[in-house]
Amino acid sequence: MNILDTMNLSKTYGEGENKVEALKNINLSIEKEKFTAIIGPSGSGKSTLLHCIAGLDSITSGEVILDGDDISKLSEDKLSKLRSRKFGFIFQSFNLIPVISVYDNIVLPVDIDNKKVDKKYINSIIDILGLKDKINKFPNQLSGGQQQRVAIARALANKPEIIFADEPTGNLDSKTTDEVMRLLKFCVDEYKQTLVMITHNDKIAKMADRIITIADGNIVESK
Ligand SMILES: Nc1ncnc2c1ncn2[C@@H]1O[C@H](COP(=O)(O)OP(=O)(O)OP(=O)(O)O)[C@@H](O)[C@H]1O
Repeated sequence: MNILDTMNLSKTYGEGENKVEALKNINLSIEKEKFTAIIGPSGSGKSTLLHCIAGLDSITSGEVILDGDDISKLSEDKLSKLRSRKFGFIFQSFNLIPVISVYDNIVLPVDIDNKKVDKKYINSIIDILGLKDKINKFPNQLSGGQQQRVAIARALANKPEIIFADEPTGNLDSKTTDEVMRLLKFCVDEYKQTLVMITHNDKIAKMADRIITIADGNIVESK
């Protein structure tokens, strides 16, 4: 079953001489509760695709269908609510807020959404991610791997339907990469979340249920 589909999705940056056709008529289906990896050369359009399907960037033409609705037509207000309720994001740069504790960083999406923190669920994530003794620390007191685990916990805090990850292990050593990937796979297998991840790492791509290859703004392989 698909959770998200694109129909003839195109994205163009700039105009005239500066025009870049970053995505060209992309037709893509993301399967629910599966791990989809997006791979392809640098500049091929991977981040643009992720940003467009996650409602972080506007599209030039086409449709992005989530649960039967075209999210590309939503107002910024509605889109932002949808993002905070249904999506979790993990980026290469962890994007943690330095002046608040690890715990407050983790529950931030729930606070922003004015929802009550499900303490039992949050504590289970914190446990699984091995962050129990770190929750009162500040992000800069943690190693890179630990900070990425905090970013994963934050991405999971709202029980998102889809986790979008843009090279989440790009800055991590191989041991921490394995650990982070084990946890993300756990989210898919145990929490039944959908994971869409950009990676340059072949080993990581091989862990996915499906691999989409992008080249020059087109899907060139899907297997
Ligand atoms: N904000 C922008 N303004 C203009 N052009 C952009 C912008 N963002 C991306 N591009 C261009 O769109 C194309 C696709 O870029 P994108 O970042 O999506 O590729 P990528 O596959 O994610 O690359 P990388 O693996 O290096 O991160 C590139 O030609 C890039 O220069």
